[in-house]
Amino acid sequence: MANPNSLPLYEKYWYKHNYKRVLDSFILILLLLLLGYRIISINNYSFHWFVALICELWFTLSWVFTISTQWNPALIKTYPHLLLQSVQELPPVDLFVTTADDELEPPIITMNTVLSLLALDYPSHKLACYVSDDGCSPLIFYALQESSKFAKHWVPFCKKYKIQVRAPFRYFCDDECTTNNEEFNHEWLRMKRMYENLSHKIEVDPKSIPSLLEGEFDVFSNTQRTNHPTIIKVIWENKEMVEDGLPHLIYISREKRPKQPHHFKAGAMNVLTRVSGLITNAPFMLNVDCDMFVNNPNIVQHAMCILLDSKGEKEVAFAQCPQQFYATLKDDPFGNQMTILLKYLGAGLAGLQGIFYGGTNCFHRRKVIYGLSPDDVENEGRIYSPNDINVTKAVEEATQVACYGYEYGTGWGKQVGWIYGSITEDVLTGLTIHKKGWRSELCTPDPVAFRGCAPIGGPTSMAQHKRWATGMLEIFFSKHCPIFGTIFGKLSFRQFLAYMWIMNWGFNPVALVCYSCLLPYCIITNSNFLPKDWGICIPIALIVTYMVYTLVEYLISGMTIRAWWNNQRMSLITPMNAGFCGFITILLKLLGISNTIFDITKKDIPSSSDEVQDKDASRHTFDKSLVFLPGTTILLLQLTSIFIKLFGFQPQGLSENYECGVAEMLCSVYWIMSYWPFLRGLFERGKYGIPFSTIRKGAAMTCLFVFLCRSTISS
Ligand SMILES: O=c1ccn([C@@H]2O[C@H](COP(=O)(O)OP(=O)(O)O[C@H]3O[C@H](CO)[C@@H](O)[C@H](O)[C@H]3O)[C@@H](O)[C@H]2O)c(=O)[nH]1
Ligand SMILES: [Mn+2]
Repeated sequence: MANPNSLPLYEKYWYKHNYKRVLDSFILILLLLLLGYRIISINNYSFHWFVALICELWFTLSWVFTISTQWNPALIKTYPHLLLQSVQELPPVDLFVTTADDELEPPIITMNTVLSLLALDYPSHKLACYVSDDGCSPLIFYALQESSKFAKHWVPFCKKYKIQVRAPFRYFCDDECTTNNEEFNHEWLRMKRMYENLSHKIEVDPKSIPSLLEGEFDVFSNTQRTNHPTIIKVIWENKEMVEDGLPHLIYISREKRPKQPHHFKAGAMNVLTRVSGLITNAPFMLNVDCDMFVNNPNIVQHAMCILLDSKGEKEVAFAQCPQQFYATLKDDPFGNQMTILLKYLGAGLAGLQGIFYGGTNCFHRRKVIYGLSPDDVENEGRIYSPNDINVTKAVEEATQVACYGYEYGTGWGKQVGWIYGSITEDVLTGLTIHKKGWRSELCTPDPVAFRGCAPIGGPTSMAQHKRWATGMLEIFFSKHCPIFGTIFGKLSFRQFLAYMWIMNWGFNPVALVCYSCLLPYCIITNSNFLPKDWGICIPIALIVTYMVYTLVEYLISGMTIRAWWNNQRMSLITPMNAGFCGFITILLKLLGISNTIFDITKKDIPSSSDEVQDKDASRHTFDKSLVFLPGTTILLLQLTSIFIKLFGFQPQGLSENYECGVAEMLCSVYWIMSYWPFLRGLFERGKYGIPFSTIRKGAAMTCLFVFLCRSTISS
């Protein structure tokens, strides 16, 4: 039993950024003034004035979501050294890794994640690692077998020398090891050679694997990625349950049949939950994406401080560690490292009902995943002993629960487990948990808990954002909408606003696209949507304050002006392309024309240095996907409108007061500057160029737009 008088295992400190509150409020006031101005300048009422009003109304609402979310930031401190004084025994934890495609997700990356988990500083008889392979790849299976052999050397080496980074590809980044400890140097070299040998073995042609091997691999014969029975294989069993051995390692590929919905990652997580439930049934589960390796070997202890704390136990459903990245590109050229987002909005969420579930790096309470609400928790005491079970026997039963038909007529995906219906299953699952009244905590130990790879280049990053925007809208337009969660559930009001902030990733792009189109519209038709009198001071003050404010945020976080600018411009590029396409995808889904799918983000094997300086890596790349069409079209529109203005092709305005002025032109120029990568892409070829097919479609839409603008004047 937990000692009720014991010290808290973790503490939460709320802090205030007063300057931030002042600036946040000031920006809100300016936005309200702008709305007020629009409403009183009744003389200007026109179609585009009205569109501007609606967009600005939306931006104001978005700002309310943002400031509410970051108003009360909090910091969590965990005290792992107190853990063993407070609990008699550490609880078992099941570790889940998901992979789905051995081409987009190179097996060596997944293996590094697995190795880092096997080497956690935690009694190994209390850990079990389950790898879900949605690609049914014999290569993954083979790689796991080889990795478990390597792990028998790697894990003791890490524990003996207290290595921090236990993913070998990161640990062996430095080419040399020169310490005074001869024995260590020798061991280091031996490990490095063994690891090189392992990666060499794994980096074979995937197609050659099944023919190379027989015996255990026959289960993979005649299987296709989307058509195969369940395959569960125990790769390593810690039979004697030794404390400093290797945790169990189990491979799972759930049954898949053509035309049967498999619910992507959410489906895989549910199978993992059930299968592990029959084998080790640990009360806690950690899940990571295949590219998220453990960077802090004590992370389980930190998370347990939160989940086993006497207060946390009754209130906290999950402990989420942030997504942080390694081998990041200098100055965040694609604006996807999310450093500032984590620092302010992540901390802000920590101060409310809790951080969102982010799909990876999260410790869940098994009972909560099974549907328990806080009111159902009894004080049952805490005695955790590892499960005494014959793993191999349990696998037979487990095969049944990994079949696609198992979930028919059950609550899985509805009330139990990971919830279906959105391709951002993480936010949806977290939301259903918060709706029951649970809290969650952000776990940010030092060193950073996990690290993964940030998607590189244009198309990959865009595809990821498009999936997120789509997934958020799927949630909003479902019965799980956070609005119902506050009215009928136990979602706190501020938490509801925070969820609206993230759902807005799906809506804001529409307002941005409309607002951006107002510029060329006004220039082409020689009208204005920005104030021409004193009122122009409001948008100017707004822009200047916002720019200075965001710049200061970057500088005080130790980031560069360049990083600020890159993020600034990506905040126009990503939503207007990826986000807008996500919105269109949802329209098509709501109309019953098409359904959404989970496009897997490509993981690149990173270069070895920590900050990649490669110039080409930070250049934007394009592909034929329609995701680049909105941006290309609006860019062509801006260019056309400036051309029309410069060559005096504008029609006569109504009167000078209503003519397009310098403000619209300046904004248009700023917009084009932000879209510099696209502008360059118009003239480049190959992967750095926008494909001709996209340009052609964009040009056709531009002509149509200009034609429509002209016809509004003549009518
Ligand atoms: O059918 C599928 C599709 C994906 N995955 C796995 O899901 C994980 C996340 O996929 P990834 O392509 O890496 O997506 P990201 O955009 O990087 O993921 C973020 O966003 C997802 C929701 O959109 C969350 O599930 C992730 O945890 C979160 O890191 C990977 O391990 C995949 O192998 C499956 O297991 N089955
Ligand atoms: Mn990922």
